[in-house]
Amino acid sequence: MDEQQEEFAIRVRDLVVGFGRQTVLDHLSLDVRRGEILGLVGASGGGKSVLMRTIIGLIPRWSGAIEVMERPIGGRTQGAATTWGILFQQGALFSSLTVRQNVQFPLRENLVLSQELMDEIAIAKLEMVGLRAQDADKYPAELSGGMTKRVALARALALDPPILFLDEPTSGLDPIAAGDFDALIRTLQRTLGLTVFMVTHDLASLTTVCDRVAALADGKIVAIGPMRELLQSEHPWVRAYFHGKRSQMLQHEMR
Ligand SMILES: Nc1ncnc2c1ncn2[C@@H]1O[C@H](COP(=O)(O)OP(=O)(O)OP(=O)(O)O)[C@@H](O)[C@H]1O
Repeated sequence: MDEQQEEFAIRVRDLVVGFGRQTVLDHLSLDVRRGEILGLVGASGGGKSVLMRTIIGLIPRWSGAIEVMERPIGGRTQGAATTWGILFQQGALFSSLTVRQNVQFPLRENLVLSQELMDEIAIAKLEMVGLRAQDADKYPAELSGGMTKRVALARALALDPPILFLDEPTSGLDPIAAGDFDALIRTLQRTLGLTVFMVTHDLASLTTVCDRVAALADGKIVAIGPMRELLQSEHPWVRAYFHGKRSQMLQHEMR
Protein backbone atom coordinates (compact mmCIF):
# COMPACT_ATOMS: atom_id res chain seq x y z
CA MET A 1 0.00 0.00 0.00
CA ASP A 2 1.55 3.34 -0.94
CA GLU A 3 1.78 6.23 1.50
CA GLN A 4 -0.47 8.50 -0.51
CA GLN A 5 -3.28 5.96 -0.35
CA GLU A 6 -2.91 5.58 3.41
CA GLU A 7 -3.36 9.32 3.83
CA PHE A 8 -6.96 9.26 2.61
CA ALA A 9 -10.07 7.87 4.25
CA ILE A 10 -12.22 8.38 1.15
CA ARG A 11 -11.16 8.62 -2.48
CA VAL A 12 -13.67 9.37 -5.21
CA ARG A 13 -12.54 9.31 -8.84
CA ASP A 14 -14.47 10.43 -11.91
CA LEU A 15 -17.81 9.62 -10.33
CA VAL A 16 -20.92 9.84 -12.51
CA VAL A 17 -24.32 9.38 -10.88
CA GLY A 18 -27.77 10.17 -12.19
CA PHE A 19 -31.44 9.24 -12.31
CA GLY A 20 -33.19 8.57 -15.62
CA ARG A 21 -32.01 11.31 -17.98
CA GLN A 22 -30.70 13.54 -15.21
CA THR A 23 -26.95 13.52 -14.48
CA VAL A 24 -26.42 14.70 -10.89
CA LEU A 25 -22.69 14.05 -10.36
CA ASP A 26 -20.64 14.55 -13.49
CA HIS A 27 -17.10 13.11 -13.32
CA LEU A 28 -16.63 14.22 -9.73
CA SER A 29 -13.35 13.56 -7.90
CA LEU A 30 -12.70 14.16 -4.19
CA ASP A 31 -10.20 13.00 -1.55
CA VAL A 32 -11.03 13.12 2.15
CA ARG A 33 -7.94 12.98 4.34
CA ARG A 34 -7.78 10.72 7.35
CA GLY A 35 -8.64 12.52 10.56
CA GLU A 36 -10.00 15.69 8.95
CA ILE A 37 -13.43 17.30 9.17
CA LEU A 38 -14.47 18.03 5.60
CA GLY A 39 -17.49 20.24 5.03
CA LEU A 40 -19.43 19.91 1.77
CA VAL A 41 -21.43 22.84 0.46
CA GLY A 42 -23.48 23.12 -2.71
CA ALA A 43 -26.70 24.48 -4.13
CA SER A 44 -29.95 22.99 -2.92
CA GLY A 45 -30.65 20.00 -5.13
CA GLY A 46 -27.05 20.09 -6.36
CA GLY A 47 -26.23 16.53 -5.30
CA LYS A 48 -24.66 16.70 -1.84
CA SER A 49 -26.88 13.98 -0.39
CA VAL A 50 -26.55 11.94 -3.57
CA LEU A 51 -22.75 12.09 -3.23
CA MET A 52 -22.88 11.01 0.40
CA ARG A 53 -25.33 8.21 -0.32
CA THR A 54 -23.30 7.00 -3.27
CA ILE A 55 -20.13 6.87 -1.16
CA ILE A 56 -21.90 4.70 1.41
CA GLY A 57 -23.27 2.43 -1.29
CA LEU A 58 -26.97 3.40 -1.06
CA ILE A 59 -27.15 4.79 -4.62
CA PRO A 60 -25.63 2.94 -7.59
CA ARG A 61 -23.18 4.87 -9.75
CA TRP A 62 -23.08 5.00 -13.53
CA SER A 63 -19.27 5.07 -13.60
CA GLY A 64 -16.21 6.02 -11.59
CA ALA A 65 -14.48 4.57 -8.55
CA ILE A 66 -14.89 4.99 -4.79
CA GLU A 67 -12.55 3.74 -2.07
CA VAL A 68 -13.25 3.98 1.63
CA MET A 69 -10.37 3.09 3.97
CA GLU A 70 -8.62 1.57 0.94
CA ARG A 71 -11.53 -0.73 0.15
CA PRO A 72 -13.43 -0.30 -3.10
CA ILE A 73 -17.14 0.43 -2.70
CA GLY A 74 -19.42 -1.40 -5.05
CA GLY A 75 -22.16 -3.97 -5.11
CA ARG A 76 -22.85 -5.22 -1.60
CA THR A 77 -20.45 -3.50 0.74
CA GLN A 78 -19.34 -5.79 3.51
CA GLY A 79 -18.42 -4.50 6.95
CA ALA A 80 -19.91 -1.08 6.22
CA ALA A 81 -21.44 -0.68 9.66
CA THR A 82 -18.05 -0.89 11.32
CA THR A 83 -16.42 1.46 8.79
CA TRP A 84 -18.78 4.41 9.10
CA GLY A 85 -21.48 5.89 11.24
CA ILE A 86 -24.16 8.06 9.67
CA LEU A 87 -26.20 10.88 11.10
CA PHE A 88 -29.11 11.59 8.78
CA GLN A 89 -30.74 15.00 8.67
CA GLN A 90 -33.78 14.21 10.81
CA GLY A 91 -31.90 12.07 13.32
CA ALA A 92 -34.06 9.14 12.18
CA LEU A 93 -34.40 7.41 15.55
CA PHE A 94 -36.77 4.45 15.86
CA SER A 95 -39.75 6.01 17.62
CA SER A 96 -40.91 2.79 19.30
CA LEU A 97 -37.49 2.11 20.87
CA THR A 98 -36.01 3.83 23.90
CA VAL A 99 -32.81 5.86 23.65
CA ARG A 100 -30.87 2.88 25.04
CA GLN A 101 -32.41 0.50 22.49
CA ASN A 102 -31.73 2.93 19.66
CA VAL A 103 -28.04 3.15 20.60
CA GLN A 104 -27.87 -0.63 20.96
CA PHE A 105 -29.49 -1.27 17.59
CA PRO A 106 -26.22 -1.47 15.57
CA LEU A 107 -24.68 -3.66 18.28
CA ARG A 108 -27.57 -6.14 18.06
CA GLU A 109 -27.41 -6.14 14.27
CA ASN A 110 -23.68 -6.71 14.01
CA LEU A 111 -22.35 -8.36 17.17
CA VAL A 112 -23.25 -11.02 19.68
CA LEU A 113 -22.90 -9.40 23.11
CA SER A 114 -24.43 -9.98 26.54
CA GLN A 115 -27.23 -7.59 27.55
CA GLU A 116 -25.04 -6.34 30.39
CA LEU A 117 -22.21 -5.38 28.05
CA MET A 118 -24.62 -3.74 25.62
CA ASP A 119 -26.08 -1.68 28.46
CA GLU A 120 -22.61 -0.58 29.49
CA ILE A 121 -21.71 0.38 25.94
CA ALA A 122 -24.97 2.32 25.49
CA ILE A 123 -24.39 4.36 28.65
CA ALA A 124 -20.74 5.01 27.71
CA LYS A 125 -21.80 6.25 24.25
CA LEU A 126 -24.53 8.45 25.69
CA GLU A 127 -22.06 10.02 28.11
CA MET A 128 -19.61 10.51 25.27
CA VAL A 129 -22.15 12.70 23.45
CA GLY A 130 -23.03 14.66 26.57
CA LEU A 131 -26.22 12.86 27.64
CA ARG A 132 -26.94 11.35 31.05
CA ALA A 133 -27.65 7.75 31.98
CA GLN A 134 -31.18 8.84 33.02
CA ASP A 135 -31.90 9.76 29.40
CA ALA A 136 -31.48 6.13 28.33
CA ASP A 137 -35.06 5.15 29.17
CA LYS A 138 -36.70 8.03 27.32
CA TYR A 139 -38.46 7.63 23.99
CA PRO A 140 -37.56 9.82 20.97
CA ALA A 141 -40.81 11.82 21.36
CA GLU A 142 -39.59 12.95 24.80
CA LEU A 143 -36.32 14.44 23.49
CA SER A 144 -35.44 17.98 22.36
CA GLY A 145 -34.01 18.48 18.86
CA GLY A 146 -30.48 18.74 20.23
CA MET A 147 -30.89 15.59 22.34
CA THR A 148 -32.28 13.69 19.35
CA LYS A 149 -29.18 14.58 17.34
CA ARG A 150 -26.94 13.48 20.22
CA VAL A 151 -28.70 10.13 20.52
CA ALA A 152 -28.42 9.64 16.77
CA LEU A 153 -24.73 10.48 17.08
CA ALA A 154 -24.29 7.98 19.93
CA ARG A 155 -25.95 5.36 17.74
CA ALA A 156 -23.72 6.28 14.78
CA LEU A 157 -20.67 5.78 17.02
CA ALA A 158 -21.90 2.56 18.66
CA LEU A 159 -19.54 0.35 16.66
CA ASP A 160 -16.56 2.72 16.95
CA PRO A 161 -16.35 3.48 13.20
CA PRO A 162 -13.35 5.48 11.94
CA ILE A 163 -15.55 7.61 9.65
CA LEU A 164 -18.60 9.68 10.47
CA PHE A 165 -21.02 11.02 7.83
CA LEU A 166 -23.18 13.93 8.93
CA ASP A 167 -26.04 15.28 6.81
CA GLU A 168 -26.76 18.86 7.90
CA PRO A 169 -26.13 18.08 11.57
CA THR A 170 -27.05 21.51 12.92
CA SER A 171 -30.21 22.06 10.85
CA GLY A 172 -33.21 22.71 13.06
CA LEU A 173 -31.08 23.57 16.11
CA ASP A 174 -30.99 27.01 17.70
CA PRO A 175 -27.60 28.77 17.44
CA ILE A 176 -26.55 27.76 20.97
CA ALA A 177 -27.44 24.09 20.50
CA ALA A 178 -25.81 24.19 17.04
CA GLY A 179 -22.61 25.66 18.52
CA ASP A 180 -22.60 23.01 21.26
CA PHE A 181 -23.09 20.28 18.67
CA ASP A 182 -20.23 21.65 16.55
CA ALA A 183 -17.98 21.66 19.61
CA LEU A 184 -18.97 18.07 20.36
CA ILE A 185 -18.08 16.98 16.81
CA ARG A 186 -14.72 18.70 17.12
CA THR A 187 -14.01 17.05 20.48
CA LEU A 188 -15.00 13.59 19.21
CA GLN A 189 -12.91 14.02 16.08
CA ARG A 190 -9.87 14.97 18.20
CA THR A 191 -10.28 12.32 20.88
CA LEU A 192 -11.32 9.44 18.63
CA GLY A 193 -9.27 10.44 15.57
CA LEU A 194 -12.42 10.35 13.44
CA THR A 195 -12.65 11.38 9.82
CA VAL A 196 -15.80 13.46 9.44
CA PHE A 197 -17.64 14.12 6.17
CA MET A 198 -20.23 16.80 6.83
CA VAL A 199 -22.85 18.19 4.47
CA THR A 200 -23.81 21.59 5.82
CA HIS A 201 -25.17 25.02 4.95
CA ASP A 202 -24.17 26.35 8.35
CA LEU A 203 -21.54 29.05 7.86
CA ALA A 204 -20.61 28.95 11.52
CA SER A 205 -19.89 25.19 11.30
CA LEU A 206 -17.88 25.70 8.13
CA THR A 207 -15.82 28.41 9.75
CA THR A 208 -15.32 26.92 13.19
CA VAL A 209 -15.13 23.12 12.83
CA CYS A 210 -14.22 22.20 9.27
CA ASP A 211 -10.55 21.69 8.44
CA ARG A 212 -11.41 21.96 4.75
CA VAL A 213 -14.50 22.85 2.78
CA ALA A 214 -15.43 21.40 -0.62
CA ALA A 215 -17.86 23.18 -2.93
CA LEU A 216 -20.07 21.14 -5.25
CA ALA A 217 -21.39 22.90 -8.35
CA ASP A 218 -22.37 21.61 -11.79
CA GLY A 219 -21.91 18.05 -10.54
CA LYS A 220 -18.24 18.56 -9.65
CA ILE A 221 -16.04 19.72 -6.79
CA VAL A 222 -15.15 23.19 -8.05
CA ALA A 223 -13.13 24.35 -5.02
CA ILE A 224 -11.64 22.65 -1.97
CA GLY A 225 -9.44 23.92 0.85
CA PRO A 226 -9.53 25.67 4.20
CA MET A 227 -12.38 28.17 4.52
CA ARG A 228 -10.04 31.15 4.03
CA GLU A 229 -9.06 29.72 0.62
CA LEU A 230 -12.68 29.11 -0.37
CA LEU A 231 -13.38 32.75 0.41
CA GLN A 232 -10.74 33.68 -2.19
CA SER A 233 -12.15 31.34 -4.87
CA GLU A 234 -12.95 32.95 -8.20
CA HIS A 235 -15.54 30.31 -9.14
CA PRO A 236 -18.84 32.15 -9.80
CA TRP A 237 -21.01 29.82 -7.68
CA VAL A 238 -18.54 29.80 -4.78
CA ARG A 239 -18.31 33.59 -4.92
CA ALA A 240 -22.09 33.91 -4.99
CA TYR A 241 -22.41 31.48 -2.05
CA PHE A 242 -19.86 33.07 0.25
CA HIS A 243 -20.02 36.66 -0.92
CA GLY A 244 -23.77 37.00 -1.41
CA LYS A 245 -25.53 39.53 0.85
CA ARG A 246 -26.66 36.99 3.43
CA SER A 247 -23.24 35.34 3.79
CA GLN A 248 -21.46 38.68 3.92
CA MET A 249 -23.68 39.79 6.75
CA LEU A 250 -22.98 36.63 8.75
CA GLN A 251 -19.25 36.71 8.07
CA HIS A 252 -19.14 40.33 9.15
CA GLU A 253 -20.89 39.41 12.38
CA MET A 254 -18.53 36.49 12.96
CA ARG A 255 -15.46 38.72 12.84
N1 LIG B 1 -33.72 8.60 -5.44
C1 LIG B 1 -33.79 9.57 -6.34
N2 LIG B 1 -34.47 9.42 -7.49
C2 LIG B 1 -34.51 10.41 -8.41
N3 LIG B 1 -33.91 11.60 -8.28
C3 LIG B 1 -33.21 11.81 -7.16
C4 LIG B 1 -33.11 10.83 -6.12
N4 LIG B 1 -32.34 11.32 -5.10
C5 LIG B 1 -31.99 12.55 -5.50
N5 LIG B 1 -32.48 12.86 -6.70
C6 LIG B 1 -32.27 14.12 -7.44
O1 LIG B 1 -30.89 14.40 -7.43
C7 LIG B 1 -30.67 15.81 -7.32
C8 LIG B 1 -29.72 16.08 -6.14
O2 LIG B 1 -30.42 15.82 -4.92
P1 LIG B 1 -29.72 15.91 -3.50
O3 LIG B 1 -30.72 15.44 -2.51
O4 LIG B 1 -28.41 15.24 -3.54
O5 LIG B 1 -29.48 17.47 -3.33
P2 LIG B 1 -28.79 18.25 -2.14
O6 LIG B 1 -27.60 18.97 -2.72
O7 LIG B 1 -28.52 17.33 -1.02
O8 LIG B 1 -29.92 19.31 -1.79
P3 LIG B 1 -30.41 19.97 -0.39
O9 LIG B 1 -29.32 20.92 0.02
O10 LIG B 1 -31.64 20.69 -0.79
O11 LIG B 1 -30.64 18.86 0.59
C9 LIG B 1 -32.03 16.45 -7.19
O12 LIG B 1 -32.41 16.93 -8.46
C10 LIG B 1 -32.93 15.30 -6.76
O13 LIG B 1 -34.24 15.50 -7.21
